[in-house]
Amino acid sequence: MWPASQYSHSNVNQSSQSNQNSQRSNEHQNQQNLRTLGMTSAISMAGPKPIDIEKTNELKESLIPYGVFESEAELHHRMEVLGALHRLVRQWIRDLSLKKNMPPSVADTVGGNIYTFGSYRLGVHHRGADIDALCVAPRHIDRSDYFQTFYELLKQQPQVRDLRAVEDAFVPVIKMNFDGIEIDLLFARLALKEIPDSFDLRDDMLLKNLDQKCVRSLNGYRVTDEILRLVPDIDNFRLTLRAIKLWAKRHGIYSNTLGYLGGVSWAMLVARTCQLYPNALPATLVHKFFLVFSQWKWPQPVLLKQPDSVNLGFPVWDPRVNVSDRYHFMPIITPAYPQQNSTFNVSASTRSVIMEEFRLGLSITDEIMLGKCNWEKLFEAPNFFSRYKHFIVLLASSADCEHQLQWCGLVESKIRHLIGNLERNQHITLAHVNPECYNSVPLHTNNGEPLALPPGAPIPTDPAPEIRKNKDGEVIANYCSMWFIGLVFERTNVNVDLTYDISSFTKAVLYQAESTSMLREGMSIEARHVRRKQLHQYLSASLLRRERTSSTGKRRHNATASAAATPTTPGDHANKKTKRLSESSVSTVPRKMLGGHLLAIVEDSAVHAWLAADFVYLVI
Ligand SMILES: Nc1ncnc2c1ncn2[C@@H]1O[C@H](COP(=O)(O)OP(=O)(O)OP(=O)(O)O)[C@@H](O)[C@H]1O
Ligand SMILES: [Mg+2]
Ligand SMILES: [Mg+2]
Repeated sequence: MWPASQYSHSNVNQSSQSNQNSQRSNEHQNQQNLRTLGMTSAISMAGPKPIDIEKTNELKESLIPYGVFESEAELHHRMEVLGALHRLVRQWIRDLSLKKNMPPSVADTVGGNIYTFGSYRLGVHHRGADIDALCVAPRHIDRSDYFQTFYELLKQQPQVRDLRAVEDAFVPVIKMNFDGIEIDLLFARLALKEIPDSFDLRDDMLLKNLDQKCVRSLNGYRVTDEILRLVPDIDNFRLTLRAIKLWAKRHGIYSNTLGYLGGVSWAMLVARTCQLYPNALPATLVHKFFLVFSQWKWPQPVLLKQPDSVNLGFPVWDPRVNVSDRYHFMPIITPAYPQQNSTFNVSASTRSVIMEEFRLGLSITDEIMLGKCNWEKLFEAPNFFSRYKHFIVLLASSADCEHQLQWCGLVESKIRHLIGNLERNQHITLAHVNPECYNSVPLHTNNGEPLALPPGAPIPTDPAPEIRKNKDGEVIANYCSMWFIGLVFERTNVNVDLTYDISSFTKAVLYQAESTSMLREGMSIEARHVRRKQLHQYLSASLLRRERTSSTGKRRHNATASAAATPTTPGDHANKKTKRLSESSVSTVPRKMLGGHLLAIVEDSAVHAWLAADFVYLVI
C-alpha cells in the first residue's frame, strides 16, 4: 500500500488545509529570518498594516470564482492518482529487476519513487492543472526501459488516456491523463543500487556521473525544492503566486513555449518579490511585484541566490563564459545547480508585451491599494482581438484526434520561430501571439460524415457538400486548431513581403515532422493574414464577445464560427492558393503578378495580405 503520509510534506497543496504544512512553514520562516535571502538586502522590512490584511482577504475572496482553489475531494483524488502511479512504478521496477536476473529478495528492496514538482509541489496549482512528477529509479533501470516497458505498462491501465511519449525532447517525458488528471512524468536513473523511500534529491553530488537527460529531469524537482527554501514565508508566497499566475493567464502572457513566462518563471519573480519585502502580506506583495518588475533593468538577471560554485561540468547559465547567454532578453535564473535561464524563449516582442502588462498591472494595483477599484479589475482579460487591426491566423489541421494532439504540440513549440521571423522584418514593430489555441469543431453532413468548409463560406445544408477522402476512399475528418498573432506595422503605404518569413517557418515545421516520422496524411500547416473584421470567419461572435468573461488556465477553445478553417494536405497548397485568392474577400481588387509574387493594390491603402503556407504578400 502506498503511504500517503510519505507525500504529505511534498504534496500538500493548500497549506491552510494542512497543519503539518503550516508547522513546517513556520519552522522554515524562523530559519529564514536568521539569514539574508536573495542577492541583496530587503527593500522594506515593514510588517502589515490593517489595510493590508483587509486587501489580502479581499484578494483571497476574489480568486475563488476563477477555480484557483481545489476542493478537498479534488485534492484527495490527486493523492490517489499519485498513489496508483507510485505502485505502478514499484511494480515495474521489481518486475524488470527480476527479468534482469536479480534475485527476488534483492528485487524487493531496490525501491523506486515518484517525486512531485512544479505548481502542484509548490502548492499553487489551480483546478485542472497538471501534476509534474519525476520517476526515480536505481542504476540498473535504463531510460530506454522507461520508454518501452513502463510505457507499455501504462498503456494497459484502464485509467490512462492520451498516453504519449516525447522521448527525444530536451527533457524527455511521458504525458498522460490518469483518471482525469494530466500528468507529466519525467525519468531519472541515479547511480545507486537502491532508492530508499524518503530519499532526498537535494545533494549536488548525486548528479555526478549522470547523463544530461537525467540531470535535466532532476532539475525541476531540485528547483521547486530550492524555491520553497528561499522564500521568507511560504503561505504569503503561495497566495501571491496564485494571484500573479491568474493575472498572467488572463492577460495572455503565461506560456513558456510561446515565449512568455511559464509557471516556474512566475514563481521565481514572485519569490524574489517576497525576498525584497519579507514581512509583507500578499496584497502588498502583488502590488510590489508590479512595482519591482515594471522597473526592472532587463537583461539584468533575476536571481534568488548566489549561484552555486559546484563544478561537475554541466552547462550553467553564465554570460561571463557563454556569449550566447548575453543575448537573453529576460534572464530569470533557476536556483539549483546546474542553474539555467528559465526564459530562454523570450524574444523582443514577447518581452515588450510582458513589460506593457507589468506597467498596466502597476497602475491597476495602485488603484486597488487606494481603494479606487477592486481585485476583479486586475483579472479582467483585455480584448486581444480588438487591440490589433491585422492578424496572422496559423492553422494546424489533421485527420484524426490523436494526430491533432501531436501535431498541435509540434506546431505550438515552433510558433516562437515564426514570431522571430516576423520580428526581424523591418516593417513589423510588434508580433503579439495570443497563447490561446482555438479549436474548430469538425462539421458533419446530414449523413454524419465530416465536412470541411473554406473560410467565409456559410454552412451548406442541401445538397450535401463534397466530402474529403483519402487515397483509400475513406472520409477524412478535419481537426483544425488556430493561433492568432496580432501585428503592428511600422507605417502604412509600404509593400511588405512576408513570403519568406512564413514559408521558412512552415517548411521547417513540416521538415521536422517528416524527419521525426510524425507526419501523417491529412496533417497540414498554414498561415493567413486576416483583418479584424474578418475574424468572425474563424471565431464565433459569441466567442469574440466572450473575451471579457471569466475562465482560467490555458483554454482550448472550440471556435464554432460560421465557417471552419479549411484544412489542406501538404501537397494541396498550389491548388488551394489560387482557389483561396479567387475566393478572397478582396477579389474585386486589381491584381497582377510581379516577379513571382502576387501584388495586390488596395484602393483604400489599408494593409492587405494573402498568406498561404508558401506564399505571402502584403501591400500596405
Ligand atoms: N523553461 C524552464 N526552465 C526550467 N525549468 C522548467 C522550465 N519549464 C518547466 N520547468 C520545470 O518543470 C516544472 C513544471 O513545468 P510546468 O510547465 O508544468 O509549470 P508549473 O510550474 O507546474 O506550472 P503550471 O501550473 O502551469 O503547470 C517547472 O516547475 C520547472 O521546475
Ligand atoms: Mg505543472
Ligand atoms: Mg507540466
